[in-house]
Amino acid sequence: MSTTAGTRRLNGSLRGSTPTTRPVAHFDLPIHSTDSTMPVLNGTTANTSNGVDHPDSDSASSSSSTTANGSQPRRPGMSRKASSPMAPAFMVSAPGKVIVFGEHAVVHGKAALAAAISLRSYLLVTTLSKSQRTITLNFRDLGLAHTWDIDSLPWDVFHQPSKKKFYYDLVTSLDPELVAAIEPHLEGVSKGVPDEQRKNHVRSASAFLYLFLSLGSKQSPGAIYTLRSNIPTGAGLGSSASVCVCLSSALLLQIRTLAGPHPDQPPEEAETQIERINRWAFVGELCIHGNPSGVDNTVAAGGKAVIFKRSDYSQPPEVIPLPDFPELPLLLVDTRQSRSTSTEVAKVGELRKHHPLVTESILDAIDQVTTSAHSLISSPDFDGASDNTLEHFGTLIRINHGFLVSLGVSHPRLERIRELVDYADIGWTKLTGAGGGGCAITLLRPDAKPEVVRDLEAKLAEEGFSKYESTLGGDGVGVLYPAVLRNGSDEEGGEEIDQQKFENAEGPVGIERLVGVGTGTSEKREGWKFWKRATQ
Ligand SMILES: Nc1ncnc2c1ncn2[C@@H]1O[C@H](COP(=O)(O)OP(=O)(O)OP(=O)(O)O)[C@@H](O)[C@H]1O
Ligand SMILES: C[C@@](O)(CCO)CC(=O)[O-]
Repeated sequence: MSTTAGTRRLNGSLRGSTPTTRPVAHFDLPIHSTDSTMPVLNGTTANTSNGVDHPDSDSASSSSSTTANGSQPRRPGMSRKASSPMAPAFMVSAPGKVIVFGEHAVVHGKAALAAAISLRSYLLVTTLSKSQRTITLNFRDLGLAHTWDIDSLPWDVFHQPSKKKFYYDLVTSLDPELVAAIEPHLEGVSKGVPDEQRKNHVRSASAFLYLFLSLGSKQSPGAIYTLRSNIPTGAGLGSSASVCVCLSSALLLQIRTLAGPHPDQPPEEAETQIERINRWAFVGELCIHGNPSGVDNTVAAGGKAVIFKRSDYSQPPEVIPLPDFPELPLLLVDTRQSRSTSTEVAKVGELRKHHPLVTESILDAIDQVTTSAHSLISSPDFDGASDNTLEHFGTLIRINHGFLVSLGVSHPRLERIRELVDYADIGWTKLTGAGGGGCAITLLRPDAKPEVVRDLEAKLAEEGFSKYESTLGGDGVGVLYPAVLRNGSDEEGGEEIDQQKFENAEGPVGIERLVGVGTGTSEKREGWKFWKRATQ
C-alpha cells in the first residue's frame, strides 16, 4: 500500500495572514429563522444570575446545576414556546483517536503515529430566541449543566485591542490575564459535586468559556450546547480533544467563519477549515491538559491517520497524512482505570527533569520506533496483511510499550492485559494515550486462532476489562446543518434531532442510531458532511 510521503506544515498558509475579505460560510446559516416548529428552550434564562448556579433555587435545578452525586441533572426545560430561535439547531461531531506509536515522546518534540477511531462525540447547538441572553453547557456524560448570562461575561478583558484574537490567529499558549478573567465565572460550576468530579467539570467549562469569549462577542446569540460522547472519558482515546474539536467547530460555524464542508470543496480549502478548527481545539486542549502536543485534536479534526510532530511550540506542527493506513486487526481494551492526561504528562516531565539524559534517550528511542513504523508503511511493497509486516509492526508495538513502562506511565491493570495476551500468545500489546490506566491496543497475530481470541476476551471480561469495537482511519469533524436527517424524499421531509430526542437516546447504540454516524452505523445518514483532509 502506498502512503503519501509529503510533509506539510499545517497552518503555514494561515499564519500571520489577515484575510482581506472575511470568508463567508458556504453554509446556509440563516440568522433569523422563521421556523416556528423549532422548539425553544426556555428553562435557562430564569435560573441564572451572573452565570452562577443556584443550587437551592427551585428553578436552578432545571438548568444550571449538577446533581451532587454526579447523576444526570434535569435537562433544560422545554415547556414553553417563546419567540423563534435565532437559527436552526445544528450538530457537529468529531472522532476519538488511538496513538499507535509515540505518545508522551510527542509532547517532547518527537514523532507520533495516530489514527481516528469510529467512537465519536456529538454536540447539538440549539440557538435561543433573541431575548434569551444566556448560554448553557449541558454536558451529559459528565452530568455538567451550567448557564451563564452572556452580558455578565468578561468581554472587556478578552476584547482589549492587545488581547483580542481572531478566528484565523494561531494561539499556542493561554493568556494568564484571560485565564484569570474566566476564573470567577467558573466558581459556580458544579458546586457541591465531589472534588475529583468537579475538576473534570471545571476543565471542560473553562475550555468552553475560553473559546466562547475568544471567538464570540457580546452580541452572540443565546444557545444551549448539549454534548454526548461515545468515547470513554480519561481512557486514552482522545475524549477531551474530540470535545474540543466539537466546541471549536460549533463556535466557528456560529460566527460564520467556516466554508463548507461541501462534497466539491477543493482539498486545500477543506484543509484550511480543518486547520482553523484544529487551532482553536488546541486552545481548548490547553485549558483541559496544560501541556498537550496537539496530536489528539489534529486527528479528531482531520480524521484518518497521521504522523505528527511539533518540535517548536510557537510554530504549527508537521503533519503527514497516511491515507492508506492499513486496516489492522486491533483489539482495544479498557482497564476502566480512569486517570488524567495532564497528571501522566507531568510525570514524564518530572522524570526528564531528574534524569535528563536517560529520559531523553528513551524519548529518542520511541522516536526511532515511530520512524521505523512510518518507513514500513511507506515502503512501496508494503502489504498490511502479510505475516512479516505484522510481525515487524507487532515487534515495534511491544518495544514502544516497554519504553512507556520505563517512563513510568503504565499501570498494573495495563500490565495485566499485556500479560493475558502474552500468555495466549496471540499478539503484541501496548498502552495507548497517556497511560496510568486507560486503554491498551493489541495487534493480533494473523494466525491467532478465533477460539483462543474468544477465550482471551472472556477472561478479560471476567477480570473487569471492557472491549471496544472500532475501525481506524475514519472521518474527522463533520456537521449536520440543520440537525435534520433526510431519510425519505424531500416531500416527506426529514427527521429532526431535537434536544429531547438527543438527550433521551439510550447509550452509544441509541445515540448512533439517532444521529446516523459512528461505529454501529454502516453508512452515514444523508445530511452529514465532513471536511476531507488533503492527502497530497
Ligand atoms: N464526554 C465529555 N464531556 C465533557 N467533557 C469531557 C468529556 N470527555 C472528556 N472531557 C474532558 O476531558 C477531560 C479528560 O481528558 P483526558 O485527556 O484526561 O482524557 P482523554 O482525552 O480521554 O485521554 P487522552 O488524552 O489520553 O486521549 C475531562 O476531565 C473533561 O474535562
Ligand atoms: C500523552 C500524550 O502524548 C497523548 C495523549 O493522548 C499527550 C499529548 O500528546 O498531548
